[in-house]
Amino acid sequence: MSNAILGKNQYGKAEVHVVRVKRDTERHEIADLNVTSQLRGDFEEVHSTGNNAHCLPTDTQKNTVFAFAKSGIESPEQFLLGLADHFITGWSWVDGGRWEAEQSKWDRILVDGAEHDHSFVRNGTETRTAVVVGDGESRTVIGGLHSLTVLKSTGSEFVGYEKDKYTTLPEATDRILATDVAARWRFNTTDVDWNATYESVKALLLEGFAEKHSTALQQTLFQMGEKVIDAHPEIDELKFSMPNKHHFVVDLSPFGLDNPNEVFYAADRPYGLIEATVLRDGAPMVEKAWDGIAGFC
Ligand SMILES: O=c1[nH]c(=O)c2[nH]c(=O)[nH]c2[nH]1
Repeated sequence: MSNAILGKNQYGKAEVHVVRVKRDTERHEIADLNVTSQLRGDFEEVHSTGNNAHCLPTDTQKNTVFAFAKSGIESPEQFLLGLADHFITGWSWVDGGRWEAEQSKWDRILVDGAEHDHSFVRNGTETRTAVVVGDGESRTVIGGLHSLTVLKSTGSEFVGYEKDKYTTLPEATDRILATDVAARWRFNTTDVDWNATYESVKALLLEGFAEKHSTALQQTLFQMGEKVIDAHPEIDELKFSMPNKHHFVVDLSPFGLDNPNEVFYAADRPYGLIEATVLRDGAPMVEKAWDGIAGFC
């Protein structure tokens, strides 16, 4: 007689990379999504007795992603909400799940200054992300992005910090501040213009980074989140994970040269890692929506 019982579980197909070309006119549109589908519900017997009657194959979940793409992909959030509705309402033993997507952005190639109809280029490294967590009662949507690489060449300092016998870091009144922004934001509604909101949040994050003098990456992170909370009542919470990509001033004095913040050594590791959540004061928390999202505190 075993003492083992089944705990929390979910299953599905990870990283279904679907590219949908909208070609109703000469001017094509591209949606490039990497989708992960995971079902939650009564899968007790699949694990414990080998009865697969309740197991909708991961292969079927993959096929469903492709079949749903035929109807178009207007936004990752909308696409995932459609999958959530399909799986949660389709089988009595499926009572919830988690659907996630990463969207790669394709920009039009310019030919003689004009946007090409069907040739695209990947500019930059930014990736848009979306997660839908659902159950019988509700859906929670988390938008986001990662690998949004930003740098300011001045307007940043780091002084007045705690010093002990191991502290060697000199205070900096003028330094480079650089990071790869990873952020996720939780909506309190599904009544959202997903694409317009994404562009607005991204613009606010960039403005928040650029605008104010930084006394620490922690302060800059908070200001970025604050701008989004104040401008978007439909967003209650943002989580950030941002590496402090250190740029060290190179000592050129052995060569008889001065270096007033002109030549830097861009170190790749170690790096500071600054993570924080910015919340709307008084808004209810939805901790379970964050289950399974790694890399954020
Ligand atoms: O913006 C910063 N925050 C820190 O916590 C920190 N620590 C450090 O060594 N450099 C920096 N910079």
